[in-house]
Amino acid sequence: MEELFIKGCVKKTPEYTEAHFYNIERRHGKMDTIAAISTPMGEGAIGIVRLSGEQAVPTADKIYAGKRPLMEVDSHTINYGHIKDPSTGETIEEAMVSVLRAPKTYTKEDIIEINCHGGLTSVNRVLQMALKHGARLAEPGEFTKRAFLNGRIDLSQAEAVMDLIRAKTDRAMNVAMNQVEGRLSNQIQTLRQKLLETVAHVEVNIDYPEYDAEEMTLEMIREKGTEVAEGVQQLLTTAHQGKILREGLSTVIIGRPNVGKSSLLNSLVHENKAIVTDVPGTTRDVVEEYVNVRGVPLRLLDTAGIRETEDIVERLGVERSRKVVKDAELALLVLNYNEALTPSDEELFKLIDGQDAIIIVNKTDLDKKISLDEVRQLAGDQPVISTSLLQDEGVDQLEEAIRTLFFEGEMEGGDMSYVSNSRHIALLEQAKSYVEEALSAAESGMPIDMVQIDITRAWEVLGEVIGDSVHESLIDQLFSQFCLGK
Ligand SMILES: Nc1nc2c(c(=O)[nH]1)N(C=O)[C@@H](CNc1ccc(C(=O)N[C@@H](CCC(=O)O)C(=O)O)cc1)CN2
Ligand SMILES: Nc1nc2c(ncn2[C@@H]2O[C@H](COP(=O)(O)OP(=O)(O)OP(=O)(O)O)[C@@H](O)[C@H]2O)c(=O)[nH]1
Ligand SMILES: [Mg+2]
Repeated sequence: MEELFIKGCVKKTPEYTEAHFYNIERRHGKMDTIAAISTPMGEGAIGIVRLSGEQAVPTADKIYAGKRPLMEVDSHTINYGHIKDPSTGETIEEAMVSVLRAPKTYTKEDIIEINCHGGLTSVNRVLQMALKHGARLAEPGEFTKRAFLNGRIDLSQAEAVMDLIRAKTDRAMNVAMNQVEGRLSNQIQTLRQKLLETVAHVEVNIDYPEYDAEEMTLEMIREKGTEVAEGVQQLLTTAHQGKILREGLSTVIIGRPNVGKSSLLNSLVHENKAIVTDVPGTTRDVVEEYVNVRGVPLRLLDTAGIRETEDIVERLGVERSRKVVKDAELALLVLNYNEALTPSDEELFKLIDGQDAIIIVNKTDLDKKISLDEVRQLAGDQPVISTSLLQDEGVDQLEEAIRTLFFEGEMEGGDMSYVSNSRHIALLEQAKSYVEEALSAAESGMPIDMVQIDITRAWEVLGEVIGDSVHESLIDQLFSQFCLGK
């Protein structure tokens, strides 16, 4: 595999970004023309086959017949015509064809979008025709990869394009949209610029040791370093929520057998996903569902009821549940209103101690046998909600409790500049510790060039967020997770 390790030169001015993209482009040589179906695989009103690359227009012209050849039409126009098989002259589709000429396009290359009748056979036939006449089938995410390699967007923006497609709530979508538009990129650039200024200052100090700027340099490192550390920290504080918005809050439903755990999952999903019976121990395996509760995306796990048991199969389920509870970010503990608390219930309270949890007292339609005082005492700060899932009561209050827990103290529709991606979070953590090391090294009177190493590392690590210095294999891996045709 071709080695592509784009390294930044710290002495360069902010124009370095352009230089790097240019570098990547050169290494890749001229890019060929790619084609893919860019709409979902299935029946629809319209299906789009997209081409990108130098030969996009001539390739399309080979299979297109309209009033004028596409070579002659204005850029950013859509043109009615027919797609034909040039070897037989047979018409295979009626289409509208968009011609979008570089550089003002998604990929910064010439783009052709063939809008076909949205049937699987139709779009496939058009794609095959394009492949037969000069285009290569695109890899997943290759259009967006080109947008990145050609310098229209940086890596964090490209990653956000993917988040945009996958967003399961409005809020997650807003976060992704902000990132596509470069909000995170700008913040990262600002932080890097500060580090660059510091490095430049240190350089001067090293190059002219007789010019005693030692004290000034230290002062600058303290000032800029602190600013950067704070900036990175600010981004990281949004990371927890951002990550949840992007990946979902892992939520586990626990409780003794037969209390109504699977019923709860079904209520929140508004569908019968999990099997509900009056036989204790119905749920044997962990059931996973994705649900949007008032803007909070939950990855909901239903578990086997937890109790001491002789049944080997059931015990395996119980063991797994215990582990799942440890890994979860939110626990929903279900109790039975119609039964007194048991030692197993108390065990469960211990299991969720110190964790985000909501206690649900279910089956309020039956006679009260539980002591709510006892429940509240065991629950401590954790909210307690009463429900009758059978009669669909209390679900609203539960949903509200989940929403409050998640969005507490946060302004609705406020600053959407969340960091949501694990890769970005890890890099920001690294950058933070490098800056902190630089700061403490500067304080403890380490030689200035040692301090400079840490600052340079922080600068590089931040650069990886936006793809300014990343290994090609990482780029390949990131884009391969995209949809075909994106
Ligand atoms: N038909 C169609 N619809 C689509 C897309 C597409 O590729 N084709 N998109 C694909 O995801 C999204 C739109 N995203 C796009 C982002 C940038 C540019 C673009 O041409 N940017 C140029 C010029 C901008 C301008 O004219 O101001 C640029 O940034 O230089 C196009 C689409 C959603 N809808
Ligand atoms: N009366 C009454 N019955 C309920 C209520 N919620 C659930 N049930 C019933 O309780 C029984 C057990 O419900 P499930 O949801 O299967 O309970 P579970 O906790 O998942 O049980 P296991 O998977 O066996 O651990 C079923 O017969 C439900 O119909 C309720 O609010 N009131
Ligand atoms: Mg169950």
